[in-house]
Amino acid sequence: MTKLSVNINKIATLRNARGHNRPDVLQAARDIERFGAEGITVHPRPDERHIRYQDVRDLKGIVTTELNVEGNPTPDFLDLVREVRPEQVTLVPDAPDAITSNAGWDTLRHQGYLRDVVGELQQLGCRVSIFLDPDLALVEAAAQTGTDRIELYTEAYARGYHANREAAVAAYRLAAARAGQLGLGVNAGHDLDLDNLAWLHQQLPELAEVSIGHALICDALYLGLENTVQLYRRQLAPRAGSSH
Ligand SMILES: CC(=O)[C@@H](O)[C@H](O)COP(=O)(O)O
Ligand SMILES: NCC(=O)COP(=O)(O)O
Repeated sequence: MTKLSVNINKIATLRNARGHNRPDVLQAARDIERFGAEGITVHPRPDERHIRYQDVRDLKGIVTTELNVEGNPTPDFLDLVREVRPEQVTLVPDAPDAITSNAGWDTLRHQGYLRDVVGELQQLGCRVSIFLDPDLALVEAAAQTGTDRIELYTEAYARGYHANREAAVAAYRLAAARAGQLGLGVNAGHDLDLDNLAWLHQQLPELAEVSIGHALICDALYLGLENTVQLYRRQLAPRAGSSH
């Protein structure tokens, strides 16, 4: 079964616009879980423009599914995850001023560094995932770091989906299959939406989890949060003939 982890960054964006506590990020996380999500994802950025470090601490106390914390393992980020010990940490090589995530790791170049970080986070009890492009050499180098999972960066898939969905998913199928052979779990995320999610899910039998934020929260403005979470979950219904 592929799990849906809802990224609630954009709920915090809305809250921060007024400086009060509306919408309440913690209540939204509780409700999103009640509506059927199997995880909550946050990506605290150094400027705290949406999720704040304190939100991550508070979320750890109330999330009953799995908390997935994404970010670049800077000293501040590492101090936060040492304190919070979320179920999963997803390492993302974002520059401090990135508008959103715009690249995966070069796991060949940064293999030694990633191995050290992965090892430390695993010692804390966190499952670790490395965000990367669907490239076989990068997947193989990720496996050498000892990571538990990879997260396939799906921006290119989402961009290509409407023109040619077969072509758009091809590299992702190969990368996911290679990861599976190497014993790595496979997550995916970025720009997934109600149009492109079902096809990715059908084509990647290895897919353990998707994390989705921007499009899901946009859809919720029209469709309501409960309905939207359920619509996304429906795209992840077990594949025909599959026990997963
Ligand atoms: C890691 C990733 O793919 C991102 O999509 C991310 O978590 C979203 O971050 P923003 O909400 O800051 O755009
Ligand atoms: N890891 C991807 C994520 O958490 C959400 O990405 P997006 O749906 O906001 O593009």
